[in-house]
Amino acid sequence: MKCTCTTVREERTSATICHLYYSERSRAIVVGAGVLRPHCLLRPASDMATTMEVRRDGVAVITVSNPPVNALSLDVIASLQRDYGEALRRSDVKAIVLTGAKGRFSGGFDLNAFDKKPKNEKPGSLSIGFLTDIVEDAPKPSVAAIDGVALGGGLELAMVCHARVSTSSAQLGLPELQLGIIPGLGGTQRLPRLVGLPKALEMLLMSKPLKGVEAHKFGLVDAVVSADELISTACSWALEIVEDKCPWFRSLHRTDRLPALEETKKILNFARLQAQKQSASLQHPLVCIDVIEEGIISGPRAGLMKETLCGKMLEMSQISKSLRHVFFAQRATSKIPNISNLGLTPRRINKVAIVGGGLMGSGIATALISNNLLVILKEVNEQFLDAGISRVKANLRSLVKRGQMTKEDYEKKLSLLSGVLDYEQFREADVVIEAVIEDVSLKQKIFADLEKYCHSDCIFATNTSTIDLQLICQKTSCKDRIAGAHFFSPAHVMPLLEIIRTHWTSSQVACFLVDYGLDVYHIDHVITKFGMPMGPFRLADLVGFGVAVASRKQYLQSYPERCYKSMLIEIMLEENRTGESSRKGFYLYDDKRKASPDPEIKKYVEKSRSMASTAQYPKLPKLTDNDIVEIMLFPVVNEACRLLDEGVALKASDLDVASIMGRGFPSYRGGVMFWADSFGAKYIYDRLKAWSKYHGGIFEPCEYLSTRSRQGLSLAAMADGAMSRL
Ligand SMILES: C/C=C/C(=O)SCCNC(=O)CCNC(=O)[C@H](O)C(C)(C)COP(=O)(O)OP(=O)(O)OC[C@H]1O[C@@H](n2cnc3c(N)ncnc32)[C@H](O)[C@@H]1OP(=O)(O)O
Repeated sequence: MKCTCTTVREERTSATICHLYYSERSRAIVVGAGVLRPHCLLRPASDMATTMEVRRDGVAVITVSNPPVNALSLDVIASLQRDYGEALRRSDVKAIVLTGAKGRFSGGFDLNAFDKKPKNEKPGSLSIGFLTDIVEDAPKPSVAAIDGVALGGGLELAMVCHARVSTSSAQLGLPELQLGIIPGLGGTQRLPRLVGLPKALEMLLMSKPLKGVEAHKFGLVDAVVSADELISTACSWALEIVEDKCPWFRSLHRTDRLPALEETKKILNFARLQAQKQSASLQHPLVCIDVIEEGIISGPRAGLMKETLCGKMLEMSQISKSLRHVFFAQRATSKIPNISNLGLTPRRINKVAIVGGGLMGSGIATALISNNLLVILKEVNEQFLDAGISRVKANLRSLVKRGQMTKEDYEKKLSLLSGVLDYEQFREADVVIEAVIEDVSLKQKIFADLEKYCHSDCIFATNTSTIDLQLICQKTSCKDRIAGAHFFSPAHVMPLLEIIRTHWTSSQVACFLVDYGLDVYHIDHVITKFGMPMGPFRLADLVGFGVAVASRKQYLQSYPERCYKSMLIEIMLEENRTGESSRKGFYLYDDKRKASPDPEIKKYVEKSRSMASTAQYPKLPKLTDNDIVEIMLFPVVNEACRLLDEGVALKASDLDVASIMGRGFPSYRGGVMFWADSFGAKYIYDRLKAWSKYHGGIFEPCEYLSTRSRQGLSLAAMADGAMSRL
C-alpha cells in the first residue's frame, strides 16, 4: 500500500516505534514501516526511453519505459521521436501501437523536466511539429493501448492516436491544473472534441480522471478489454483502420461533439464563474478556458499555438513552482531514514480501538470504518457512548449527502462499529487510539490501563496536539509502542498528519492583535483572502474553546517565554460561549451551521483589552492586510524553524505538507516553508526582530532563523550535519 503524510512527532524512544501511515488512495491507516522504492535507485539511461518491436503482422509496438510511472522525460520524448521516424519510414510497418511498460501507459510529462527544456526550442515544435503534423497526420494509423494511468501528457499522447483501447481500471485524465499549468500537448483542443465541451471542462477544471468504462461511455476510448487482450486488440484495431474496417479519426479535426458557437460561449462563461468561485486568486483555470475558446472560435491549430504560448508562461509562474514542490513534498513524507529504507513490510491492521467518543474520537472512528476497519469505541457511560455513536452516524450521513458514500454503504460501514464501556474487547485490537481531552494525568492513566488489557504488540497512539509524548508515556513500561497521532478536525475529512505546534501560535498572535485594537472579523477575512480555508477565530469556534484553553495551558506551561497570554477566550467561556457546538463563539451559528458575526463580541474584546493592559506598550502602527498576514504567519515560520532545528521535523518539505493538509495553508503557495523562502530568512528575521523589541518573546526569532539570515541560506536547505531526532 502506498502511503502519504507520515511522521511521528515528539520524543521517540526507540527506532522500532511504529509509524502511522495514511493512504491517500484508500484513506486507510497502516501501522508499520515504510515502503521500499527500488525505483529510487539510479537506473541505466536505457530504462528511460522507448522500445519498438515490429510484429509479423506489420504492427510496430512502441513501449514507453521510464519506471515507475513512465513519465515523459526529455529522453523518452527524443526516443519516441526516433522510434516513430523509423516506424513511418519502414516499409514492413503498416500501423503503430503505442503503450507503456509494466501496466502503466504514462503518468504524463516528467515533472522534474520543466526547468530542463531547451531554451531555444521553437514554440509548438513538440505539440504541433511532431505530435500533430507527424503522428496524427501520418499515413500510418496509431492506436493507444492503455492500462494503469494515462494522465497529463500521457493522455495527450493517447488522444493524438487514431483510436484508444483501454482496460476497465485504467485512469485517464488531464490533472495539469492541479499543478498550476494547462495541458501543453494538445489536451485543451482534443479532449473537448472527444468527450464534448461540458465533460472536458469538468475533467480539466476539477482534475478529475475517468476510469476506462466511463471513458468508453464518453467516447474517450473506443474499446475496453482485459489487460491480457490489450495489445492484441490494439494491434487488430490498428490493422482494421489500415483496411478501412474501422474509422481513421483525427481527434483534432472532429467537430461532431462541439456545441454551436452561442452555446459554447454560454458553457465557457459559466465555467469561468465556477472557476472564480472555486478560487478567485488562481488565474490558470481561466487561461485554460480561454485556450479552449480560441480553438473552437479560431480553429484547433490556433488553439494549439495559444496552448503552447500560455503553457510556457504558466510553467514559469510561482504558483506552478509551488504546486510542483507540493507534489514532490507529499511523496517525500513517506521517505523516513532508518524506517522506509529498511525494506520492512507495513503491519496489517484489522481492528482499532478508540478511547473517547467526542468530536475527535467519533471523527476518527468514522474515518476508520469508512475504510473498512473494525472499530471499538469506548466511552465512560451510556449517555456519552450514545452521543459518540450518534456523531459517527451524522458524519456518515454527511458523506452520503456529499455523494462520497452510497446509502447501502452507510449500513455496511456502521456495522463495523461497536460501542463499549470497558476495556474487555480491547484484547483484540491491533491499534488503540486515545482521543480524550488534553489532560496529562487522564492520558497517563489511560495508557497505564491499556497496557494491562491489550496484547503485547498492540500499537498505542495518542491524539494530542500539545502534550509532550514523554509525559504521556511516563506511567507505562511500553514507551516504545506509543506514538503521537494528531488528527485534524474533522478527522473523517482531513488526512492524518504530524503535529505542528504552529497550529495554535497563529491564534495566539490573532488574540494579540485583537488586544491591540484589530477587529476579529477583519483578521479572519485577511487570512481567508490569503488562501486559508478559515481564519483563526472561525477555526477556534470549530475546534471548540475547551480545546483552545487546554492547548494554551500546555503551551504556557511548556513555553511561557514565547506565549501571549490573552484572556479573550476564557472571558467568553465564562458566559458559556464555547464555539460552534453551542452555536455561540466568535460567530453565531444558525441551524445550518452558517456563521455570522456577532456585534456582542465587542463587549468581550473590551474586557480582554483592559485585562491585557496593552496601553503600556507603544501602539501598533496601522497595519495593512499584508502586514497582518506577516505578523500572523512569520511567528508560525519561526516555530517551524524551531521544529527543524530541534529535529522534531525531518525536513522543511514535511512542514509544507503538514501546513497544507493539516491547517489548510494554500497549496498554490507551496506550504509554509516554501512560502517563507520566497521572502528570504533575512526579511523574516528583521520583521520578527522589530516586533519582538516592543512585544516580546512571541516574536523573538529563533537561532535557526537568525543563523540562516546571517549566512544568507534558505530555510529549507539542510544544514551540514543536520540530523533529525526522529
Ligand atoms: C504538457 C504536459 C504536462 C504534464 O503531463 S504535467 C504531469 C501530469 N501528470 C500528473 O499530474 C500525474 C502525476 N502523478 C500522479 O498523479 C501519481 O504519481 C500517479 C497516479 C501517476 C501514480 O500514483 P502512485 O502509484 O500512488 O505513485 P506515486 O507515489 O504518486 O508516484 C511514484 C513515483 O513516481 C513519481 N512521479 C509520478 N508522476 C510523475 C511525473 N509526472 N513526473 C515525475 N515523477 C513522477 C513520484 O514522484 C514518485 O516518485 P518517488 O517514488 O521517488 O517518490
